[in-house]
Amino acid sequence: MGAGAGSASRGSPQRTESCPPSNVHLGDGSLWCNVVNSILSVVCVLMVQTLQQDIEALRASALEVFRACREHLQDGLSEVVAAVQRAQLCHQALLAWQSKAGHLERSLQEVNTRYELEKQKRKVLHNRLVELKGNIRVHCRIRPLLPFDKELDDAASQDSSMPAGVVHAVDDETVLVKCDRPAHALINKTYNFERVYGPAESQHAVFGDVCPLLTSLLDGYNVCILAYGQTGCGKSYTMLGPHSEEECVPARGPHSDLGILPRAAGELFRLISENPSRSLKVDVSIVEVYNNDIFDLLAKERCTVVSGPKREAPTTKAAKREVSPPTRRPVHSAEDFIALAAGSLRLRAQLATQVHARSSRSHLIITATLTTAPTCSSPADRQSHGPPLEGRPSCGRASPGSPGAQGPAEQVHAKLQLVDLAGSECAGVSGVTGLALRETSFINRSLAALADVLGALSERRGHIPYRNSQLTHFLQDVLGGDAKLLVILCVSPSRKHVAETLRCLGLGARVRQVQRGQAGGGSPASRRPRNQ
Ligand SMILES: Nc1ncnc2c1ncn2[C@@H]1O[C@H](COP(=O)(O)OP(=O)(O)OP(=O)(O)O)[C@@H](O)[C@H]1O
Repeated sequence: MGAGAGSASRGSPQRTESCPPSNVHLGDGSLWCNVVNSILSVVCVLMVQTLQQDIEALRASALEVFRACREHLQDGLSEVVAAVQRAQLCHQALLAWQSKAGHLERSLQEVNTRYELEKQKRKVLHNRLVELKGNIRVHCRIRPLLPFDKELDDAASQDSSMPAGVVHAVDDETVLVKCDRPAHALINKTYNFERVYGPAESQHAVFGDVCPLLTSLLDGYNVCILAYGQTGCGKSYTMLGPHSEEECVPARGPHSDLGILPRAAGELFRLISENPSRSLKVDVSIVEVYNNDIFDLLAKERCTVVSGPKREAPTTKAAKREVSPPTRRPVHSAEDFIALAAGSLRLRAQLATQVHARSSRSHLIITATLTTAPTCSSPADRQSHGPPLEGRPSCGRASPGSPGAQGPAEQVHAKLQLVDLAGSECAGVSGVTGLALRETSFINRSLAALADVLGALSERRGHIPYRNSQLTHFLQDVLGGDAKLLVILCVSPSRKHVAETLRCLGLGARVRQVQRGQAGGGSPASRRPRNQ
């Protein structure tokens, strides 16, 4: 047994391990082994069968999954194909739109270019026209007869056959003063101006002739519009509009009686918005010249007249650079501009006189300074504007005093000055005494200085007496050079004021005559007759 068992165990160790214990016989042992082997075989067969079934089931489910995936894939693919087709259609539509848009853009550019060229041509023509007519223009406005004129006009009230109104607009260029005063010689004089507005003519008509000057302003010319005349003759009405009963501030908002200031503010911002690429900025300063001193109305805090920071006008060109300029506030819309002006007008010096219950005792100067980025104007611009001359800002001139002028960034493009002068008055007629009489004397003297400057300018004299008054000194930039000046002579039609009216018209005629002599003047045939 030992050797056989040993060899058997060496030849087949598994069988040795699976053999029964030593008390079992060999014949029984092989039987046992066979039984076990059979059982194992059966188990193995069963397991293999189960495994095969599992494999079959797995294969079936794998096939199922594969089929499902293939279906999903096919669905997805067909969706992708549909989406790609849609995208292609969109792309084609986009291309079509793009080409249409490109076409439209090109047409728009062509229209814009043509428009710009036309505008340039119009500007050149306009500037030539203005230059031909001279840089100083004189218009005359006759205000209507008002109830207080009748109260004042003793002669007319005593003799109802004498007309109270003695100043008439014969046509749109001629004023007639016809007056038969008791104990005086008959007055029958005519004066010609570039434009004469009769008593019935609206603020709109007046602004219609002012409007082209704003185009010049945008072209880089300094512009000054100045209302000149006797007290109570409609200067503030023309420049600012009618003021409310309670306040000296002119009426605001949509109003047919709006004066030049609110209309010019609206037109200025409209013109700026037409060409936003120029990025023009507007700063406003407001001063009054009272008793030959300049007061900064934007720096004042209270509604007092003679207090507040006093600004000395410079006396030499060198000194001019050192003197701090008046406060300049940036404005971003016409409404801002008008609100700023209305706020400072409350501070303006006024007094009730026998001629006018709200007589302005100071000259009001509202300045809008247009500044621009530092780039020089294009050659085309320079050609259309002509070379920089005195009075016209040249490229590279920095704007002093501007809130944003710290860097070299800003340059003055042009200045617009709207001037509502205090009225000349005869102390005997206005009945003023004391302090008011002193004011009257300052007003009359500064107006005489202004008349001298205008006379010298229109005669193109070598010396212009700017320094004879703070008023003319302050306005030096806009009086002279190639600055455009419009003087609106405001006159009362009343008999009582005829002497002052004649003086005022005489000054205008003097300026106008010299201008006409030098610029050729207008032809009488072009005048429109006025129905009176
Ligand atoms: N064209 C006009 N139509 C109707 N009213 C007018 C006209 N012009 C002036 N007025 C009225 O005449 C009065 C005097 O006008 P305004 O205040 O403008 O005079 P002024 O010349 O500014 O006087 P001052 O120099 O004394 O300030 C005001 O009541 C004003 O409303």
